[in-house]
Amino acid sequence: MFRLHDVSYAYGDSRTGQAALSHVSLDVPQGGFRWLLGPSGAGKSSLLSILSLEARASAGMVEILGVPVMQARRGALARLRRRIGSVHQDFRLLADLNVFDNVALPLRLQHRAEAEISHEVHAIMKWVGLENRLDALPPQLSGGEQQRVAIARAVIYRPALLVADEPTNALDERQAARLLMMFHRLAELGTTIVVATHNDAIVRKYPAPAIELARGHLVRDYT
Ligand SMILES: Nc1ncnc2c1ncn2[C@@H]1O[C@H](COP(=O)(O)OP(=O)(O)OP(=O)(O)O)[C@@H](O)[C@H]1O
Repeated sequence: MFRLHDVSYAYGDSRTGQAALSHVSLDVPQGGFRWLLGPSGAGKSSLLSILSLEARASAGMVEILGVPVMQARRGALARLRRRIGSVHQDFRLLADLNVFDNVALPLRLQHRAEAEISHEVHAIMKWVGLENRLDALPPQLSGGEQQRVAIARAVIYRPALLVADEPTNALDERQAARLLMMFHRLAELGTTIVVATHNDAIVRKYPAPAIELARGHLVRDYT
C-alpha cells in the first residue's frame, strides 16, 4: 500500500524549481493494480521516483508500506527500499554483468543461498522467455530483451510494491500480454503495482483503476 497526502515535488530548488507534482493525494491498498496515465511531462516518472524512494517529495506526506517516508531514518529507508521493485524506462541493467548476474542481484543482496538463487533465476527467465540468454551481456540483447531482463530483476524477489515506467514499450503484443498476466498474478499475491504507460490499447485491453496526471496535478483518480 501507499498513501500520499498533498505531495508536491520540484526539480532543483523546492521553491524556485520546476514543479513536477502539485498537491497530489492518493491512497492505494495492498495488492492494488493502478495504471498511471497522462501526457508526456505530466509527472508520471516523478511520481514513480517518489514511490521507489529515488526522489524525496518537496512537501506533503508520503507513507509507503506503512513507513512514514518523510520522517524515516536512513536505516528504515534502506530496509523499505529492498521491498520495492522498479522498472525504469532506460532499464538500468549493469552492462558488465551477464543476464544471470543482473537478475540474481536482488537475491544476492538478501544473502540467499546460491542454489536457491539459481533456481529462482532460471524460473523467472523461463517465464520471460529468455532462459537461453543467461550468459549474454545486456548490450548484446535487443531493447525488448533488455526490458524483459529488467522486469525479471524487479519482480524476482516478489516486492511488496512494484513501480514500472512504460514496461511494455519495447515488447510485442504477445510479450506485453504475458507481462500483464504476471503483474495481475503478483497483485493477487499481494504486491501493489503502479504502471505508467502511454499505450492506450493495452489500457483498454486490461482495464484497471487509473490515476491520471496533467501538468503535475491529479486530474482523475479511480482508486
Ligand atoms: N531532471 C529534471 N530536471 C528538471 N526538470 C525535470 C527533470 N525531469 C523531469 N522534469 C520536468 O518535470 C515535469 C514532469 O516530468 P516527468 O518526467 O515526471 O513526466 P512524465 O509524465 O513521466 O513524462 P514522459 O511520459 O515523457 O516520461 C516535466 O515538466 C519535466 O520537464
